[in-house]
Amino acid sequence: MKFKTDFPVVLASQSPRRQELLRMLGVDFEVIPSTKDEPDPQQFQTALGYVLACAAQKAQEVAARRTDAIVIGSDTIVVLGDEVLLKPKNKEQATGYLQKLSGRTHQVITAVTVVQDTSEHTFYETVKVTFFDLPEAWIDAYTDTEDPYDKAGAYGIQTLSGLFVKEIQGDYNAVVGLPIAALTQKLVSAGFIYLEGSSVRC
Ligand SMILES: Cc1cn([C@H]2C[C@H](O)[C@@H](COP(=O)(O)OP(=O)(O)OP(=O)(O)O)O2)c(=O)[nH]c1=O
Repeated sequence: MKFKTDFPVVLASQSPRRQELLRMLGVDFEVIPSTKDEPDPQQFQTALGYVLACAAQKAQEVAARRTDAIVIGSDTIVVLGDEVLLKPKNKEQATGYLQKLSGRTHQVITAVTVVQDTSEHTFYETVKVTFFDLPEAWIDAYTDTEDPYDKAGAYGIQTLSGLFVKEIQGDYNAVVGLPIAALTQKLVSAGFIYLEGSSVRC
């Protein structure tokens, strides 16, 4: 099972996880990460407003350079109560994040924007993730690895910190960074991709 497209496809992301998930479609794509700094979350009234703006900014910035292509941008944040947890800057911040997440339920929101010429589609997925109580020694050992520092909330559900996760409600791939099933639905509905070898476009 493989999809086809009549357009060049560009993934506006440096994330190896997003690249791997997009490869599931079997469509060739280029990777052109956005170079613009992400906005300051404090400028936004809601976490959702922030993550939607980040995804749109990444896709729009790259689409301005590639008007011929379907450009996909995405952004993932961890939300605990009123607080937005982005990628931790250092061990102290990563430790603080994981101490807060320990034994509690948080939300992961991933927003995706698809731009093609003048058309733009944005959607998001929210996932509830519950952590086990984390012993301090686990947090200390994990934050000594490189793993938390390129991930929102200082953990990766797909890596060794998946051991922290007691329960998840929602799309696992949205936590990893790209809700590929929902994205496929949107790309098919927009007529951007279709199943290879099928007599009907679907
Ligand atoms: C919560 C969680 C996040 N993440 C990752 C997904 C994203 O790559 C990252 C959040 O940072 P983002 O700013 O969304 O993305 P990025 O900087 O990695 O890549 P780009 O902006 O170029 O697209 O956290 C995981 O890999 N696993 C997880 O369990």
